[in-house]
Parts: sequence; C-alpha cells; structure tokens
Amino acid sequence: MKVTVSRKAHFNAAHRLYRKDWSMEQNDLVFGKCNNPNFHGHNYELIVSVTGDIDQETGFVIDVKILSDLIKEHIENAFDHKNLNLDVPDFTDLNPTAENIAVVIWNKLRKYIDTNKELEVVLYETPRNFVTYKGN
Ligand SMILES: Nc1nc2c(c(=O)[nH]1)N=C([C@H](O)[C@H](O)COP(=O)(O)OP(=O)(O)OP(=O)(O)O)CN2
Ligand SMILES: [Zn+2]
Repeated sequence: MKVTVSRKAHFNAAHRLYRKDWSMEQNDLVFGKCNNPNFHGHNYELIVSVTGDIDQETGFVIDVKILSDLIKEHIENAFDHKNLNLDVPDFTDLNPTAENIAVVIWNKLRKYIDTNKELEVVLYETPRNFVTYKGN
C-alpha cells in the first residue's frame, strides 16, 4: 500500500532566461520579456512529495519534519532571495527555467530520500505556470 506525503514550501528569486551563446535579438525572440538583462522575480511555490510504504512502527512514510528540514536546508537556504543566474552555481551554465529549477531541486533532494521511496517535485513559477518532475 503506497501513500504519498507532501510538503509545501516557497522561495522568492530573481532570474533571467537567456543563452550566453545567442545574440540579444535571438534571446529576445525566444525568451521575450524574460530576457530582460536587469532580471525579474517570482514567488516560487514548491510541493515536494514522497511516496512509499507506511512504516508499521511509526505510521509514517517519511516524517514531515525531516522533509521540511531537508527542503529548508537544501532548497530554501540556497534559492530564497537569490538571483538564480548570479548567486546559485547550479545555474551558472544552465538556464533557470521552471523545468530546470525543478530538476535541480529533485537532484538535490533525491540523495536524502530512501531509495525505496519515490520523489516528485511540483514547482509553481507563477500561480498559473507550474512544472512537475518525478525523476524520469
Ligand atoms: N516552459 C517555460 N516557459 C516559460 C518559463 C519557463 O520557466 N518554462 N518562464 C517564463 C518566464 O519566467 C516568465 O517570467 C513567466 O511569466 P509570465 O509569462 O508573465 O507568466 P504569468 O503566468 O505571470 O503570465 P500570464 O500570461 O499573465 O498568466 C516564460 N515562459
Ligand atoms: Zn521568469
């Protein structure tokens, strides 16, 4: 019997969507206003879900406090009030799209979640735009 436990979190961050190897014109064409050289910001909303069997002794799939602490330490502390392009090494050579941010978050958390449990990341960049990554 598999059960999913989810924890919500959020962080504010600035970013610019562009490729260093493209001209300004090409970046404008593809990324539009998101290519603003002065950056722009989002209030990101994150939902991290862990799916697995219920431990018969504790009744937990995963202790939500442990999940919350993992998100705080590895995601919020790294991303909150940061410029993703300039302050976060993961995006030095990776465009900080919602898709790429979700994959980076998943990879950061995966190593702390038991291998017999599944991990899913849902990242809202705006109230209407969100992406999902499950590791494949
Ligand atoms: N596939 C993706 N497309 C876009 C991404 C992305 O990460 N993945 N990101 C952006 C920009 O970051 C942009 O800032 C998104 O904002 P916006 O288009 O303004 O989104 P809203 O939901 O606020 O806008 P409405 O159209 O008013 O709903 C663009 N594309
Ligand atoms: Zn944006």
